[in-house]
Amino acid sequence: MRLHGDVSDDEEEGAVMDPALLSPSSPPAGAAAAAASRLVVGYALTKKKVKSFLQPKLLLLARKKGISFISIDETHPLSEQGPFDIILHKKTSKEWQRFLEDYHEVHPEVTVLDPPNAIEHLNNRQSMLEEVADLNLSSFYEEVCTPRQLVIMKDPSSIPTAVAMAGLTLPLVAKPLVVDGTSKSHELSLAYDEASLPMLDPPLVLQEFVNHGGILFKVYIIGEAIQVVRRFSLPDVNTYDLLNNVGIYRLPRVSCAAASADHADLDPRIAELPPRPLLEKLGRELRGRLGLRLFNIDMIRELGANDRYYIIDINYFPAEGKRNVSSRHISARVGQFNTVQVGVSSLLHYPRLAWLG
Ligand SMILES: O=P(O)(O)O[C@H]1[C@H](O)[C@@H](OP(=O)(O)O)[C@H](OP(=O)(O)O)[C@@H](OP(=O)(O)O)[C@H]1O
Ligand SMILES: Nc1ncnc2c1ncn2[C@@H]1O[C@H](COP(=O)(O)OP(=O)(O)O)[C@@H](O)[C@H]1O
Ligand SMILES: [Mg+2]
Repeated sequence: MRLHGDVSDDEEEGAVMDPALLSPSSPPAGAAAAAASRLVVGYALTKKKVKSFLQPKLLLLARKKGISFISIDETHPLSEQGPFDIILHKKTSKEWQRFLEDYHEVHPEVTVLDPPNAIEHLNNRQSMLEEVADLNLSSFYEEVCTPRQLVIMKDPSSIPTAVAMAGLTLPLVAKPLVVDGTSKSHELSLAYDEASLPMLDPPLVLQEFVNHGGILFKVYIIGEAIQVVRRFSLPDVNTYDLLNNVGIYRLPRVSCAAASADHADLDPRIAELPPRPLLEKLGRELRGRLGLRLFNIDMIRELGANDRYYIIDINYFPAEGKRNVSSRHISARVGQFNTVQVGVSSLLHYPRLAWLG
């Protein structure tokens, strides 16, 4: 299910790009742009991502800083394009991964944001959360963990036994094991009772549902920078719900960009952001462990346990698409608008070496 604000690859709405701001990939024009720039960023992104990320505001700022963005033509050898200082990409195909890795072997001086094998780690909901289990946050009062979960590869009839053996408590959130950018990989459901579990469709992850007051924190890690926003999430499940619901419920796509809760009138105990020092440590640790510089963490705080946080999802290089808000609204909320874009903009202010890390 897609809610208002989600845009698929082939939809044509969105910010209108000033073509003069984008450098084409054809060699003479690309080379001219490169010659005039201090930093050349080649990008390989889906149409949807180009619209949500490479917005005129970012391109203008980049141009002022002497940074040009060049679209990569994936049908031509990379070494015949550029030269690039940075390659920014979010493509999941194996061909692209190989293409990029082969190029990087010959051109190790080019910064690849981020390495394909590190990104791949996030394409599976089991491996995605593995690093969280090993985090060293012992100096903090707060605890950061992941919900208990179980992977089911096949044979749905075995699920009730597997759940009982693992000691998981219902209700369970069922999530497709692989996250590959398709809307299908975001089709989640909630299973209330054991008898319905064989109706699920493996391969999937079954995760214990954690009550969290209906608010989720999206923590954006952009190199050294961290931003956090509030999003509406699933409501809590109480004993009455548990006793009176049976079956598998398909969940809507919650917590997307259109579900911002930053200005909602919330109970302050629910709204309170995770402590900054905790987020900074978390960002540093995960950046190192995952080998990534552009990602976000979906985090919830257990209701009634104010010091226990659960990381439920990690996404590579997200960008909040906020195409449907007015420019007045955007400038009034620049802190919240497109956090990754703002983050990358702030990276553009860093000296070149900070980018290249
Ligand atoms: O899964 P959740 O936690 O909702 O986060 C999503 C995913 O990371 C999406 O990536 P994917 O679709 O690859 O799974 C991403 O889309 P893109 O990176 O393709 O833009 C969304 O960015 P926005 O669509 O910009 O909100 C981001 O909000
Ligand atoms: N274990 C959980 N407990 C409570 N709510 C959850 C849990 N897992 C996911 N959710 C809710 O479902 C939403 C989507 O789950 P998530 O794992 O982030 O998948 P997606 O890849 O589709 O973003 C979250 O934003 C949150 O609202
Ligand atoms: Mg998520």
